[in-house]
Amino acid sequence: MTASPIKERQSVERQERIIEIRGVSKTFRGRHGDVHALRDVDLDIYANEFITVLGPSGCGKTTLLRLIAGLTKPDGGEVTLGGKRITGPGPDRSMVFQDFALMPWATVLTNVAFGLQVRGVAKSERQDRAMEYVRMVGLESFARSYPHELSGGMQQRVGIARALAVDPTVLLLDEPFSALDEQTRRLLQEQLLQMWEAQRKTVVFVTHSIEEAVLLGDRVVLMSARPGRVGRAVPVSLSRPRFESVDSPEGSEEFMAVTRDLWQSLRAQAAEAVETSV
Ligand SMILES: Nc1ncnc2c1ncn2[C@@H]1O[C@H](COP(=O)(O)OP(=O)(O)OP(=O)(O)O)[C@@H](O)[C@H]1O
Repeated sequence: MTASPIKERQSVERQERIIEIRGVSKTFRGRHGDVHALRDVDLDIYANEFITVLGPSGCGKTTLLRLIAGLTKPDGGEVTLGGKRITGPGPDRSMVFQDFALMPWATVLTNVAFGLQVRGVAKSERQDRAMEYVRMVGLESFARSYPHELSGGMQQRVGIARALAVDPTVLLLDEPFSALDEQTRRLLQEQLLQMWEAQRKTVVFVTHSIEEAVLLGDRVVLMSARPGRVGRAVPVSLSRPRFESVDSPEGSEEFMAVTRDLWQSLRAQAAEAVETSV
């Protein structure tokens, strides 16, 4: 049997490392002492892959994402993108936040156009481009609405459109759907995967949910409890596109085997955390 074109393409693309995280450590100095958020983290992320990052609360997932975004600097080690050390934010990366982080005083269109404005794109061009992405996330008729007039799911679609409008190489998402109800979350998971299939950005997606990590990712990166380290990177070989049939991927043996495997690793860590805290 021959491999599907998508799988073949993935195996070729996976050869090209785009982000290299080498020996990264990060400690926050607080009033109540130091918090060792990350220690000696090593991770390679490949061009065009969709990785999900999973781990117990406080293990440094957001910190890892912020290091890639250039919003935080490591104390030790380095993070490179395309071979160049990341020293700050750049147009090649954009981020989607759990709490949407929209400008409340600006319309949907202005919010989506924001990154283009920062990059100096002329008004008419940025409005056209922003509208393209507003349309892509199905919010054309809300282009002139304000964030408070939208549901949480719609606001997060604005957050995703804003991040994609600048055409980043890498899309970073920090628990983007965790504030949403189950059905909205599922629809946005499907939409995000459809957009990813079409655009093939490199995606780093942080989540608390084992199911979400497996449903979306090519690999699930499992982080261990504080100080956070990358424990395992578990490949998910569920075929893509994942939501093309009404049969949900959750029913497949692969899905169940990977979620069981991940839960066993997480459960051991959670038990360890409880033991060390008593
Ligand atoms: N700016 C900061 N100042 C002080 N401590 C911080 C700061 N940012 C993060 N921390 C601490 O570093 C640790 C890792 O935080 P981080 O938010 O990266 O974890 P996380 O895995 O994303 O957590 P969660 O799953 O709960 O969102 C936590 O103990 C957190 O309190």
